Amino acid sequence: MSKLFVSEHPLIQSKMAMLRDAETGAKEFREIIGEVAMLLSYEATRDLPLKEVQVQTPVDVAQCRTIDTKLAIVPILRAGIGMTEGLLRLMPTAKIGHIGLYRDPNTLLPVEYYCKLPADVEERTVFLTDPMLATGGTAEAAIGFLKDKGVKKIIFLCILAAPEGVKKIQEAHPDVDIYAAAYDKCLNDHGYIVPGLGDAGDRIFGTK
Ligand SMILES: O=P(O)(O)OC[C@H]1O[C@H](OP(=O)(O)OP(=O)(O)O)[C@H](O)[C@@H]1O
Ligand SMILES: O=c1cc[nH]c(=O)[nH]1
Ligand SMILES: [Mg+2]
Repeated sequence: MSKLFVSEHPLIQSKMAMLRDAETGAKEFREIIGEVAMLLSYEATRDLPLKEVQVQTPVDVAQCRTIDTKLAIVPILRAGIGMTEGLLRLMPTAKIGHIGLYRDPNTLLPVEYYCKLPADVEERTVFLTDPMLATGGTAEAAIGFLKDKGVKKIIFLCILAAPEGVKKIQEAHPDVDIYAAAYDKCLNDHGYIVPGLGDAGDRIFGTK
């Protein structure tokens, strides 16, 4: 079964308090989403494969290790874009793909509208980002697209995870680990995470 990692880090906890606050405006919200994503990507990259390399220092030859896989960051549009910059800070050579999915507000089912991925995506370890894992329908579909393109290693990063979404991913994609900044208690009747932080996309882009 896939792993669910929920951060206990004090920096992330403090930033989550600001993100959840309904008074936090779009500029600050966007900045904090990026910071939390960067901190979470530090945890999510912990198990990346390494290879031995020799480096000539000014003094001697040092035996070092570097990451032994090509990387890609794939945000789920729109809200996942808010996390991209944070991941890029730590993985500046990663290629970036985009998957466009929105959740129909009535059926709560994902609707696809865009997909553009690096040509060699199947050779890459893919960090799939979306701030909200609610029912899990969106993430489940996005992971399915990536697997259809031949991607073998996918790591899902979100800011908030709900039990329903985690269960769906663990059942549908047991090979995909989930990294979350917080794990909330449930969904409300509109499929919003409770206590949550509201509509992540609208808060990042200031559309409401
Ligand atoms: O787990 P689920 O129940 O599928 O819900 C989560 C999805 O809903 C939100 O996107 P939204 O549809 O609001 O699109 P947006 O990113 O364009 O705001 C969120 O960013 C996820 O993509
Ligand atoms: O709480 C939620 C659930 C889905 N999408 C959001 O943006 N927020
Ligand atoms: Mg939204």
